[in-house]
Amino acid sequence: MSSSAQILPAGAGYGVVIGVGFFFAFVMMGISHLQNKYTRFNTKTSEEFNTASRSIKPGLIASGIVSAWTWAATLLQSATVAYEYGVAGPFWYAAGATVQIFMFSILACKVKMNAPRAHTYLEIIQARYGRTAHITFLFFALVTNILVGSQLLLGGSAVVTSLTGMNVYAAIFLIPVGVCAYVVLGGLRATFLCDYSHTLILMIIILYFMFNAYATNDLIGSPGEMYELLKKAAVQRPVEGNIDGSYMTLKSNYALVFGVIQLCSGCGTVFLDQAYWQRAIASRPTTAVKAYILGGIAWFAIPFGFATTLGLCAVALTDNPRFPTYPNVPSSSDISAGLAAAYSAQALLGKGGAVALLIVLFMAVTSCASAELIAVSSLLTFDVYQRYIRPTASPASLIFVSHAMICVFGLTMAVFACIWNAIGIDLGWLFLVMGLLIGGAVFPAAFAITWRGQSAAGAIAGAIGGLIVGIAAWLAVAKVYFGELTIATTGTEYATLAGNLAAVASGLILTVVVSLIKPQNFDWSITRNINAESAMVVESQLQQKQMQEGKHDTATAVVEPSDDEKTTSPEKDTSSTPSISEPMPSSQYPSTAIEDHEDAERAADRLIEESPNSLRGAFKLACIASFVLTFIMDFLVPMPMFFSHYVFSKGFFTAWVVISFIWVFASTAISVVLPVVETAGFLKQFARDIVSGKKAKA
Ligand SMILES: NC(N)=O
Repeated sequence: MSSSAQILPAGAGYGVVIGVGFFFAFVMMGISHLQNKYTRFNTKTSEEFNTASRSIKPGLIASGIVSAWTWAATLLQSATVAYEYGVAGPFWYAAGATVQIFMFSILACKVKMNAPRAHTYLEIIQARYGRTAHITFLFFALVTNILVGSQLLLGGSAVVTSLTGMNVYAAIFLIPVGVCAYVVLGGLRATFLCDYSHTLILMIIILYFMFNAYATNDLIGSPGEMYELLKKAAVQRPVEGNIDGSYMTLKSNYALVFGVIQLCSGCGTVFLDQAYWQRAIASRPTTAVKAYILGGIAWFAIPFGFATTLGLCAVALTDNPRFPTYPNVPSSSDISAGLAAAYSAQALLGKGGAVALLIVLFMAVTSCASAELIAVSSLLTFDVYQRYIRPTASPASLIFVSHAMICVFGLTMAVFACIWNAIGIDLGWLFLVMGLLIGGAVFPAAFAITWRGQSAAGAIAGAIGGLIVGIAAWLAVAKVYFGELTIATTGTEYATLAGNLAAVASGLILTVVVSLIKPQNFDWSITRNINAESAMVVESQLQQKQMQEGKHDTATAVVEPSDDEKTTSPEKDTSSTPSISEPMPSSQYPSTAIEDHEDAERAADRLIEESPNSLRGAFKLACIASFVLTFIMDFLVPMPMFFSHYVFSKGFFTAWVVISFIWVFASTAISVVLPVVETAGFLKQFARDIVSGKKAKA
């Protein structure tokens, strides 16, 4: 690893990694204590720990989606492709990975319609296809989480090490420690709250870099000056595959190839990552779709705004004496390791820039790591421990295992990051290769909740066949084009493009063809029945509590399943029966207006769970919004500019930069302001309860 960017002492690295991590752990300890004491949501129940009682509002879900989807790579790899391909890089990074979030809104809605009480998507696979498919998809789910988790630590530690000289292995192992601590202490709801605060800091720092580069910095200071510097850079270092070698065009062949890889790989890392299913599960049924559409719109601004600033600054300032590698240009291995952003932060702002980058990166790594930790913990708890090891596990042991699995996965992702580091695999390589390893399972997993005709054989054939075909295409193209199989040749654009496309397409073709030979005609009431028994008991506990409070009428009428539901329910999935004895927290005081409102919302949600057709409107909205937005982002905007070979004028470039600012502000409004607005009533009541000492009963 080059040390040309080292500008801070190693102590700064340890300070951020340990100090900030533990600061959030203590904040979380405080929040969880107050939550358990003053609200009806108790982190000591596995339902609350793993699903946040399915009560989170759309702004906070959107913020959680933004933070889960903001990896170290979202900042580092987007800056890398900006450095390599110019403006087309950040555009394709953002456009290629936003549409999966839009598409996931369809799955989120279907989960609410077809499996409203599931904890994990693997419970749906198990209920629908049985054990072989469950184990197959468990494999793909864990591979996805290991790849994403280790890639976070690999990218994050590379930059921490490069800026501070901190030992890379110490960084890899220490980054997850504080995160594990706060996730263990707080569970999913607390993770949302920490994610929120991380997203707030992330947005502030991105805006700081943007205003500095485009408004105040003496080296650039305006879009016009950036334009001139990029023009000069195109003469000195023209971009291969771009029209006229320009950095200011969407006619960039390699950026387009990267965009397609990003599309394929993003499908895998969203659809197969329990973190996104978990956010759908934690949503209220009526708002899940809105949350995913808002989350996608908000997330786009992060790589787009960040890399249009720091990635392009790295190009513009490479020949400036303040650039860390001056008078040399950065090596391709430094760029592939994700150092373009570090170089330009340092050139623009010196030590202040390095510290800001260190913090923004740490926020991105830890907020995504927290989502990965709790997602994997849920899989290992419900889909491994409870399903295969102790089906009659008590609620206390489920919580204990959830906590232990968070630590196990924290260690696992660190070990894998060390392995990649030791064998010379960097962030850029892993980023391009991830998708082809998991792409085969994308459509089979999506069809599990959307297509009643997919058979178990079709799902398994698609997933495993896609893996085999994807790897074969990847290695074959690398060998044919370059004559040898090395880390360098297997990490090239064309080889990874072939692997990613082959994996996703063959997964789709195989699952459709095999399923059509003997379609399943699945009865969704089977998946609707997952965890139904435990949910009924929890509801009856709620009713008892409400009767004690003298407001029996609020929810009673809607929590009982209809007679129809009772008589037609096929095989009951009793996997979660033990959780029926989880204590239902209750208030020892008469309920407040906020609690009455929550009860009414809960009652309305139960009513919707019992009549999935009421979500048809939301489903239509999800389909229309995701297809229209995808068409606009990935075709209508870029393709005319690609095919017309348009090179940005100064005015157009200025407008492009202004749009990136507006989008970052809009994103801040969605992921930072909206969650506060929609929970303002609750927060006021919560503060009043704390001041007046009103508690919830244990
Ligand atoms: N989450 C991504 N692809 O940055």
